[in-house]
Amino acid sequence: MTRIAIVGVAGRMGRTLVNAVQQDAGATLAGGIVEPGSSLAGADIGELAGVGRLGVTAVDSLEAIVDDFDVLIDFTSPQVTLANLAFCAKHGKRIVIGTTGLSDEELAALDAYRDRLPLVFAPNMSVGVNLTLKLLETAARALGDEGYDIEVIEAHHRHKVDSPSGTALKMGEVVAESLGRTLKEHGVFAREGQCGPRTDKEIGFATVRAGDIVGEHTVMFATEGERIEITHKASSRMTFAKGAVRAARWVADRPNGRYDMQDVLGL
Ligand SMILES: NC(=O)C1=CN([C@@H]2O[C@H](COP(=O)(O)OP(=O)(O)OC[C@H]3O[C@@H](n4cnc5c(N)ncnc54)[C@H](OP(=O)(O)O)[C@@H]3O)[C@@H](O)[C@H]2O)C=CC1
Ligand SMILES: O=C(O)C1=N[C@H](C(=O)O)C[C@H](O)C1
Repeated sequence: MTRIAIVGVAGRMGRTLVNAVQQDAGATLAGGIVEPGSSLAGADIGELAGVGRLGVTAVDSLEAIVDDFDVLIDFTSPQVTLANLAFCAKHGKRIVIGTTGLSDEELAALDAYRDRLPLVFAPNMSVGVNLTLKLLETAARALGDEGYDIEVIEAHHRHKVDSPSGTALKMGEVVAESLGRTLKEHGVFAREGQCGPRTDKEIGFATVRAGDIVGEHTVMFATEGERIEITHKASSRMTFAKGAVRAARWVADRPNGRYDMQDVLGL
């Protein structure tokens, strides 16, 4: 039985994760962490998640439950995630990270932990998106050098703070790598005013933020006369949460290393 603690337990993903852990026979809910000083400390995390009383109380520091859990699941923000990573490395824990929007420096800091603990880090934990990444590799190899323009379009709810989404960036990276390009050189993240026609090799990104959209991603390969679109639409956060719980159970008996959902799913 994998003992899981959830940091950011009162957030959109945190609440969904409580539900997902409850539904998984191989996992048990060992704790939930809210922001330091939060008025929600002391609340029952089942009640926070809307699934009824579970007898597990939210705490506002990891120290308070250090002996209670094996794997931490973290869907919060970059700075909070890096602090939790340091805590897990120090205390011999494992961690599953879904947080997106890390800067290059933050990504390098995260990567430096690869030899210090077992960690899973992925911008999207759904099976569907991870399969889509494989489809994109194939499509890019077949089409990318044949005069097809590549654009990534994503849409999310009005509360999302990072843009483009971590998933959109990952999709762009997969396509770019398949074609021997880099997003540093070929990614185009804004077009406004007299910006001129697109260049052949650029990979464009467009972002929509509106209402309660859970998460939608399309990669378009367009040329004269036809257009291919590979789309994934999430209609419930449960798809991410179930993937994260699967990752937590998987990483529970792995050696130190940085893994992603492709590793977890064996894709
Ligand atoms: N990889 C994937 O599959 C997915 C990744 N994500 C990513 O997960 C992240 C979170 O998304 P979402 O759940 O929508 O965001 P929310 O803002 O709803 O949740 C984040 C939670 O973290 C809490 N928090 C902030 N600081 C701390 C702290 N120091 N200790 C404990 N908790 C803290 C926040 O509390 P407060 O509100 O009080 O500040 C909030 O409840 C984003 O980066 C998002 O892009 C989202 C979905 C899927
Ligand atoms: O913030 C979200 O909600 C999501 N974020 C992830 C991302 O940035 O890719 C994954 C998912 O699309 C939902």
